[in-house]
Amino acid sequence: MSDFILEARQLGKSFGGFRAVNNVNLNVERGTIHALIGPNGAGKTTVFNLLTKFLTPSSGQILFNGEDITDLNPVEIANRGVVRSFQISAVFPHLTALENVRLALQKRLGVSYHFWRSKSLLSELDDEAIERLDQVGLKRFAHLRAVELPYGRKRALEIATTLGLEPELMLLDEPTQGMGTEDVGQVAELIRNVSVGRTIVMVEHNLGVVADLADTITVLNRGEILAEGPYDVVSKDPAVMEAYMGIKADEVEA
Ligand SMILES: Nc1ncnc2c1ncn2[C@@H]1O[C@H](COP(=O)(O)OP(=O)(O)OP(=O)(O)O)[C@@H](O)[C@H]1O
Repeated sequence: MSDFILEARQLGKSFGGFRAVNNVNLNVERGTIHALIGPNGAGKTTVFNLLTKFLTPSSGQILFNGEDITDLNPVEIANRGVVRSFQISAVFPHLTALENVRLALQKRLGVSYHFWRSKSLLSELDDEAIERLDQVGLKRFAHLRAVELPYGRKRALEIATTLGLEPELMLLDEPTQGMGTEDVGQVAELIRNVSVGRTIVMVEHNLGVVADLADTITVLNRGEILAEGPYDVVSKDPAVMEAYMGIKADEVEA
């Protein structure tokens, strides 16, 4: 039996008369890193927003662990273990790294408005927060304010706050966007580390990162799936080359 943690069936989204996503069928295998790629305007962000329930599908169905989550909202799916990083986990610039992660943990435990109540609960949360920071290589920055962290480290902090929610499935929207080479390497390594024991779906433009990290790649073009498989397979697919570089299939063969 296959073990798909996330499935999209005949997913579609129209904006007015424009069909931005059409009949997308996705099967995300548990424990893998699954990347969504495609040229500009291919529909990646729209599919991502559908999967994370930031947009309502015009048609189709989304299943998480075999259960229909099509009608749930982002908070409801987060409670089930589907967490979108970067948007849902706002980082507060003037709080320290530790305070940011502690706040995320308080949200998970539903104690955000009672945090002054118990000193022992606070120190328990601190221990867990430090552990999360350690997981993303930020332990030594624990007492630095978020605003003082370099860009790549801020992303790491965002991931640490997401980890506080204990996601089974983590969705990352262009995790290396706008980064220099050094930060890209750091964040890629971080994603690999946090992928242990969970599933990751990410939209990513940097094909080097995708080649390095993704077990499966779905290539979208004009709102539809063009190709799917491991990097070695999709990168040699003539239709993918044509969509990315404008090279025609017969030219590729030639
Ligand atoms: N809210 C909207 N209203 C109208 N059209 C939209 C809307 N959102 C997206 N689109 C259109 O849907 C298509 C797919 O857009 P989408 O942002 O999903 O592509 P993408 O693959 O993420 O592109 P990029 O790599 O440039 O971010 C585009 O033609 C876009 O103009």
